[in-house]
Amino acid sequence: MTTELRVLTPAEWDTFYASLERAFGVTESQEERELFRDLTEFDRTIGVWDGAGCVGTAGAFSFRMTVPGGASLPVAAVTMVSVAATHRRRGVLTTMMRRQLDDVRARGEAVAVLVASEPVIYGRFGYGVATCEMRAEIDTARVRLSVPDGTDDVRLRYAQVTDADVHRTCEEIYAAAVPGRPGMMARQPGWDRLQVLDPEKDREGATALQCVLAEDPDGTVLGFARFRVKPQWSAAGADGVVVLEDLEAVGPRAPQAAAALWRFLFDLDLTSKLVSVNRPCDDTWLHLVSDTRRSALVLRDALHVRLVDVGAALEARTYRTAVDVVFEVEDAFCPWNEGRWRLTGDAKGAVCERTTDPADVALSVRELGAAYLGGFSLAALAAAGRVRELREGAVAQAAAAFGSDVAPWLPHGF
Ligand SMILES: CC(=O)SCCNC(=O)CCNC(=O)[C@H](O)C(C)(C)COP(=O)(O)OP(=O)(O)OC[C@H]1O[C@@H](n2cnc3c(N)ncnc32)[C@H](O)[C@@H]1OP(=O)(O)O
Repeated sequence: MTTELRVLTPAEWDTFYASLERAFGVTESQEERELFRDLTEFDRTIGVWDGAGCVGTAGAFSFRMTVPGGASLPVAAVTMVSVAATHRRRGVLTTMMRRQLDDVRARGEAVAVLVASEPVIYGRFGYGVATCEMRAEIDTARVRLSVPDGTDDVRLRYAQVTDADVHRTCEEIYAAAVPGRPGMMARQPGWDRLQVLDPEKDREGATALQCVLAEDPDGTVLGFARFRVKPQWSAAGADGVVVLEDLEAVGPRAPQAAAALWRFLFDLDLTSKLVSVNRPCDDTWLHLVSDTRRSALVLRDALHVRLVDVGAALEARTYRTAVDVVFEVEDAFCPWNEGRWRLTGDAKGAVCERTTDPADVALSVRELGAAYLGGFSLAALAAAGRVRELREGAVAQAAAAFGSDVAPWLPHGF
């Protein structure tokens, strides 16, 4: 097999994307193809070619991700990875990952992130599962909500998803939410279109996207929900499903706005179930309902994080409590990270430098990635044998410092 890996040109995009679609077994709508062509950053998209045939695809988007403490860190958001079934298991993916991580390092991005089609694929390249998404199917016919004081003062109104003012307002709410939660990505130009792309083929019998705004009596928008309704009827009557796509509320009245939106979604006429496929693990509704057992909760891996430059990545976030720990890092795929790093820091800032001092904690870069956003505890990883404590108390100190009061979460794929 003679293959050539090269940076993609615009003229090659159609062949590249057709190869990606085939590997995923999907046919995208015209709208989706156009959007992804517009969003493609050609200088960081690679194809592997066997003659005229595209047999490998991979790309990255230049995003900014919130890290614990609220800073916004440039990250490489890895995407569009595929290898043709005719060429799989011969190292094509490994070659692309090698090239991509070298490029990310050369660009000075300290972290790469991705959402995996299959979680098993990326650990070998140093990615650790750093966030979960929570799925729920809430039996709204039986589960009751109790809302906080002031919820009745929140006014709800239907708005057109496609109206430019409404769209801008929702984007402003989203942007205001981003710094408050690790893992959220500031929307880059064009990415807002993905949120309201509403191809018929993905509706599965449900309505087009609908939007409801939550407002103060003076008209200040506090939050929004975007959702669909899937009508269903059984012999006993209406049995419709509300499918939630997006819900955000910000500011001091966020609890009331969110509660008003949830109450609205729970109470929609002719429905008896609310389905949400991707919500944060600490979502507000969990604390408002009478019964989470009837909510069919499922946790799934979401954002996988790879520290490409361990020192710069650990310095880019802050720490919940004071920390002074020497990590012995193992990183076979990116050996420039290997060895000892002393991390000192607190809630104001951090320094992470090379050291020859004895190590306190030994772990692979994958575990550091898993703990990076505060979603998975170094103590839990140590209990599982994935992290080794070399100085008594060091894991507890590091685990407390790495934690996040807000569960990290990625609201949308890429
Ligand atoms: C961020 C994203 O875009 S996620 C999307 C990933 N793409 C897909 O899922 C589309 C369908 N699948 C594919 O295109 C391919 O099977 C890929 C990209 C997952 C793998 O490509 P390949 O070229 O076959 O991978 P490669 O040969 O480099 O494999 C490297 C190692 O990973 C293992 N591996 C790769 N994919 C898988 C998998 N899906 N399950 C289990 N092991 C896997 C290989 O067995 C190999 O192990 P080894 O080193 O011990 O022999």
